[in-house]
Amino acid sequence: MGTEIVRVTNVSKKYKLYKQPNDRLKEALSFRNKNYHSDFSALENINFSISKGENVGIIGKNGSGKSTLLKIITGIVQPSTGDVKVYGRVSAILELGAGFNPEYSGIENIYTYGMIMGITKKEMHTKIDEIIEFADLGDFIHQPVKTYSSGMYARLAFSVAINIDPNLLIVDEALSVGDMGFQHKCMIKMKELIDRGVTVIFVSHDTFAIKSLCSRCIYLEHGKIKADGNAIEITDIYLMDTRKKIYTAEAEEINSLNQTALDSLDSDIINGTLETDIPMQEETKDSDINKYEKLRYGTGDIRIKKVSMLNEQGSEADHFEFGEIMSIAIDLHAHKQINNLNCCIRIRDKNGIDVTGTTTFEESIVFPTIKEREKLKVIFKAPNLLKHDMTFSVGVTINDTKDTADIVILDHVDLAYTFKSVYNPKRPVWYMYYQNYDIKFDIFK
Ligand SMILES: Nc1ncnc2c1ncn2[C@@H]1O[C@H](COP(=O)(O)OP(=O)(O)OP(=O)(O)O)[C@@H](O)[C@H]1O
Repeated sequence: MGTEIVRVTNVSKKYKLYKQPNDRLKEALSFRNKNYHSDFSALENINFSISKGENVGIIGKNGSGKSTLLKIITGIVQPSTGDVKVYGRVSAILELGAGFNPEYSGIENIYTYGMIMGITKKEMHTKIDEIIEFADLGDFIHQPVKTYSSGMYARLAFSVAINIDPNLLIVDEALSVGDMGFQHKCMIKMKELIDRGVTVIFVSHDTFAIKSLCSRCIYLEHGKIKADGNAIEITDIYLMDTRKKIYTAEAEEINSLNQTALDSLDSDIINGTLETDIPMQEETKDSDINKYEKLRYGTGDIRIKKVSMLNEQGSEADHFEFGEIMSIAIDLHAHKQINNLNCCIRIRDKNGIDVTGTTTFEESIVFPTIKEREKLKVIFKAPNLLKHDMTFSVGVTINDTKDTADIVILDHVDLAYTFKSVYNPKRPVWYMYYQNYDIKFDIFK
């Protein structure tokens, strides 16, 4: 365990909720200390610590307490109970414009922010050009920030926050408002800071951004920590929960529409716990079976029995050179009739980032109706165009897809198979994915 930079101990936050705006006043003036409010628990007994150099994503659905937690860490909001310790210079990009004086110009706000952070005017002089250049606001830097759009606010806030050499950088969803070019610039800059050893706490709904920036992730649900651990695993659990919720909602809808049809379904399926009584089988490698079950979900109407990768000779393989034909073979076993089968594959890098993938639906492959108890094999065949010396995983989702708005997840497996793209001296691939370019040139004299 490295040097601790944040320690949050038994932190809870209760907000008083008043039904009427004047209830607050009535309560304050009440002689008999009558209560006009109800308590709302935004955070409950939160405990964690973050070590120097750790990069922690915070995820959770709207209202789960993410912003409240960041505000408590930065000292903007006091916890109702518990204690927070933060060591070093903290730079936070919280709600838009928080900390800016709307009447001041961009430049004036930069200096004020620096002062609040305890940075001398002299030190700020050495940083100001870089901050202005990064914000790229043109002449607006001399205008009062009240005239800024939300994107311009974000540019200024981000630029100041990252250029004052923080020990701890806290970013709350701020990137989502900037334009695409600026978002990319910020991600690169944040990676640079991370490489320099800056600790980052990053709140986002964007699981890809969390996976690419953070090694650890804390998942908040209803103001409590639901999970804390490896960023890839935790973001996958979060995605699983959000998808399960969608499915459960669908099941409830079916319930009200067709009780008789529902009676024939397994109760686990209706509850959205989504396990069937058919155990995962024999054929798969032991290590894969464990990974299979961990983040598996779906109605279970069809089960993925096996996922394997085959080389051109038809043998199972887990190493593929550039250009080598690889086949992803998926064995399925239907437990109910499937009207609109859709097989989806995705290939992820070791950071959990989806690199490529496709679906039979998008490829306009139409399956006949799959009958109960039918078995089938679906094969996706393509040359390996992935970066050499990198490992990848294959994930598979089987849906019943009538159209893009009507999708039921039948079985979903992350990490169904892992393989390595190996160096081919005839054609190394230096980028994540090779794209065949049609290159032409003209020489002008
Ligand atoms: N000042 C406040 N007074 C009363 N309730 C509040 C206050 N601030 C936040 N809350 C409530 O606390 C809960 C947590 O809010 P918070 O903004 O921390 O959630 P969040 O996870 O950041 O949500 P989002 O993803 O929408 O930003 C919400 O239900 C919110 O309505």
